[in-house]
Amino acid sequence: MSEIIALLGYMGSGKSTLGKALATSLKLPFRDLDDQIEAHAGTSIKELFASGGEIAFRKLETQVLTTEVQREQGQVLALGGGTPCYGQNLDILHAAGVKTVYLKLSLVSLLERLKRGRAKRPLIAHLTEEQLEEFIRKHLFERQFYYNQASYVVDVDGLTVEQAVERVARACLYSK
Ligand SMILES: Nc1ncnc2c1ncn2[C@@H]1O[C@H](COP(=O)(O)OP(=O)(O)OP(=O)(O)O)[C@@H](O)[C@H]1O
Ligand SMILES: O=C(O)C1=C[C@@H](O)[C@@H](O)[C@H](O)C1
Ligand SMILES: [Mg+2]
Repeated sequence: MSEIIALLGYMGSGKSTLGKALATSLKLPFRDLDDQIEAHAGTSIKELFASGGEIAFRKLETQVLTTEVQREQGQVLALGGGTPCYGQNLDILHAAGVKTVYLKLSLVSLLERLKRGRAKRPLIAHLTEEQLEEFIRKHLFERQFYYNQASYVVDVDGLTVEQAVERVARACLYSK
């Protein structure tokens, strides 16, 4: 099977933004698991959470992920923020030979980005700014256990998109 690079990390860590830029630089197609889920369901993630709750969303996420990792063509795949943290998703990725990259950002940087982008993210949409900090601190701590199991951990804090893409490309192309 050809190579798939999957970007993982907390909400707002730049998976979609850097994923697109990385794909362009490597001349690979780019796909976003969240977009694939929405296309598959024919509705938005916000609606999926509202109608079936998080459990139904996670089932669908695993189903779409399983299809994505079986693609013959190489690609850069941006995962959802929670993808590696549920069920057997990490095993599914690594068993298929996918190179996973954790885009690591500090709490302060994530908070700064997520303050401005809450509405389309159902897990944090209802939180006030104060609650948001408390929520992210705890949630990130819990999720790091999974994120740190990525094939590569790349610190992208304070980097421009171009710098971050270069660092990610170097990590997955030139190391084992
Ligand atoms: N290197 C960067 N420097 C500055 N801003 C960035 C950088 N990368 C991404 N951003 C900005 O951060 C925000 C979040 O990025 P993005 O949507 O790509 O994150 P994500 O990890 O895909 O989030 P989600 O898990 O919610 O899908 C966007 O507004 C984007 O423009
Ligand atoms: O962090 C999460 O659990 C999520 C992040 C988004 O990418 C979406 O997959 C969804 O909003 C859930
Ligand atoms: Mg995204």
